[in-house]
Amino acid sequence: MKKVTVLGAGSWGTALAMVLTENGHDTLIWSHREDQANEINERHTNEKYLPNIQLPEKLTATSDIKSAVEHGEILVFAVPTKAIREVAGQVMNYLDKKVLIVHVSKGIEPDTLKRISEILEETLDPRVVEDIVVLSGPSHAEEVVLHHPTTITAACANLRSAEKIQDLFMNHYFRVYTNTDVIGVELGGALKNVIALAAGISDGLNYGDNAKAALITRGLAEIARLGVRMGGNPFTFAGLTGMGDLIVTCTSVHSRNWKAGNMLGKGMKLDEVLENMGMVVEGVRTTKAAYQLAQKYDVSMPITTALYQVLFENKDPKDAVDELMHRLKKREIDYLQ
Ligand SMILES: NC(=O)C1=CN([C@@H]2O[C@H](COP(=O)(O)OP(=O)(O)OC[C@H]3O[C@@H](n4cnc5c(N)ncnc54)[C@H](OP(=O)(O)O)[C@@H]3O)[C@@H](O)[C@H]2O)C=CC1
Ligand SMILES: O=C(CO)COP(=O)(O)O
Repeated sequence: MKKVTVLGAGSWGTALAMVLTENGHDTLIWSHREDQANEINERHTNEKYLPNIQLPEKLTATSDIKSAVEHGEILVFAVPTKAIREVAGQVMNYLDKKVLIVHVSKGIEPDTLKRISEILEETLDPRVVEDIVVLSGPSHAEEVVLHHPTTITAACANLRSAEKIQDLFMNHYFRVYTNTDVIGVELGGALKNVIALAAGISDGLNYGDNAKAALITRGLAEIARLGVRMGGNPFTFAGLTGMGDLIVTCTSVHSRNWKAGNMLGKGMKLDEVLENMGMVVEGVRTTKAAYQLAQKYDVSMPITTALYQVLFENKDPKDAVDELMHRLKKREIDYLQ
């Protein structure tokens, strides 16, 4: 039995805290909102993020960051990418023992172009960090809390640390693989959200299944092209955190990125869409970061570029698709040559 703290009580943090509690670990979840911590402690629910789900009574919550940090020998960061730096800074104020860090967020910071583990490395003192492990893969919270079979990957350059996290989370409905390719795993998890937004737009325009298959396949080509240039292992992009997560996010009714794209395709404006969602849509900020990375590494990312123009330059989605279809003739397998 381990003492684990989950930082962030949105849909994913709460679902993972449930998995950990069910696995017999002494789990504390931290919410930055006191009313939400009270709801979890008193009613054993988190209605905003996981409606109609009864949480285990043994799962406790706090809104006090100091007690949260003191509790855990393992700290799981489960806040959106834009909050990682701030929450890591708060954690650092109280961290006086060595802990194993896990993060489950899928994004890249615009402008700094840092991956989550890089932000954590920058913010947390290495003297109190045993290792940083990323947990990522095709895993919608809504299905995990129903115990539907789910597979996911724990990645760390130090395989032993990835294996510790594999042991921590693994159970009969939650199967965890290991990988040592942190760059590939983090990039796959972040960049699939960009393509899922595009797939949602395509569905919103009623372009059908051929178009969506094209976006998934050519989306993976451009994710892998950038990812390999940045040091990821090409095989990682064909695995759970690449192809696997791309499929689930482009096709699942649960995906917030797909849903947001769908509303954009139906003609809603970005501000309106984000207001409607009430949950994080990581792909919007990641599109900006991916567009900047494509320029920095001089990698062709036509779908990402088209989406960037739709989101940030007011391009009509139909015109963006039209331009994608009128690009110069290409070979299919350019990125492997
Ligand atoms: N949902 C899923 O199925 C999966 C999500 N992920 C990833 O997990 C990460 C978290 O996503 P998810 O749980 O779904 O997001 P949600 O939108 O469901 O919840 C986000 C949570 O983070 C809290 N939060 C926001 N800003 C801060 C802050 N500055 N300090 C403290 N807490 C903050 C929110 O609080 P408030 O309510 O006050 O806004 C909310 O509790 C994302 O990167 C996502 O891509 C990965 C796999 C699956
Ligand atoms: O990463 C996820 C599933 O693996 C969740 O995707 P969304 O953020 O689009 O809901």
